Amino acid sequence: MTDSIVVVRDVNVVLGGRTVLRDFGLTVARGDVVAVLGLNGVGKSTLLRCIAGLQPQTSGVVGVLDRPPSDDSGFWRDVVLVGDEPAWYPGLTVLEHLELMHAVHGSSRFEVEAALDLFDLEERRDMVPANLSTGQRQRLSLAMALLRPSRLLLLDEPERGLDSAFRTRLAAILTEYAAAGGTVVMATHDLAFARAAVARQVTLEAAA
Ligand SMILES: Nc1ncnc2c1ncn2[C@@H]1O[C@H](COP(=O)(O)OP(=O)(O)OP(=O)(O)O)[C@@H](O)[C@H]1O
Repeated sequence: MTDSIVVVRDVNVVLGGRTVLRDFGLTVARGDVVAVLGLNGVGKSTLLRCIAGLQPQTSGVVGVLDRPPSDDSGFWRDVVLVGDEPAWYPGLTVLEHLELMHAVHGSSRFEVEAALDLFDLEERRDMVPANLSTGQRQRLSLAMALLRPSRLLLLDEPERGLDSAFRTRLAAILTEYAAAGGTVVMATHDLAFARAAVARQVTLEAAA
């Protein structure tokens, strides 16, 4: 058992004949917030998908919580990924989405009403996701993710669609999550947001 939550060692990923990640390494300790920065197409989402076990590496080692990433329910109880494909239930309201998370995943850091408040969704509680704005939908995705008990949050551009005030609030939420023993690895294009989240910065360079 180590204190490392994520270990990526000598990882290469080749997609469509092109090397996206080359000999890449990263170690993330419990309580870290790591911001992965870099130009479009440099491989940030690919790295997150490798850590989540959704993108097999061509070579090298990925370890998460002392085991290889896997698709079993135990892995996904500890790890939450917020990417660009949120799974909505079209007939459920904002409140019902949060209640569902709470009912399925049990004890979480905060209650549903607190999540509505924290993510500024009280006035939208009876609306369905289709009627929310882009930023409101992103806040709902993040609220659902944070409502789940987890040890590792993988966030792909969590700032997407959020106004600057809410980016600042999200940075504080992530800092608190880490202070409580959680670990965050996120891809982002917003350096100010990364700094506000007190994130360690890792800049990906083009592999080719
Ligand atoms: N299935 C695939 N086949 C070939 N190339 C792929 C495939 N999937 C991704 N790529 C390429 O891999 C590279 C890395 O993509 P990735 O989405 O990881 O970049 P990113 O750093 O997250 O970019 P952005 O900042 O635009 O979100 C891109 O150049 C992309 O075109």
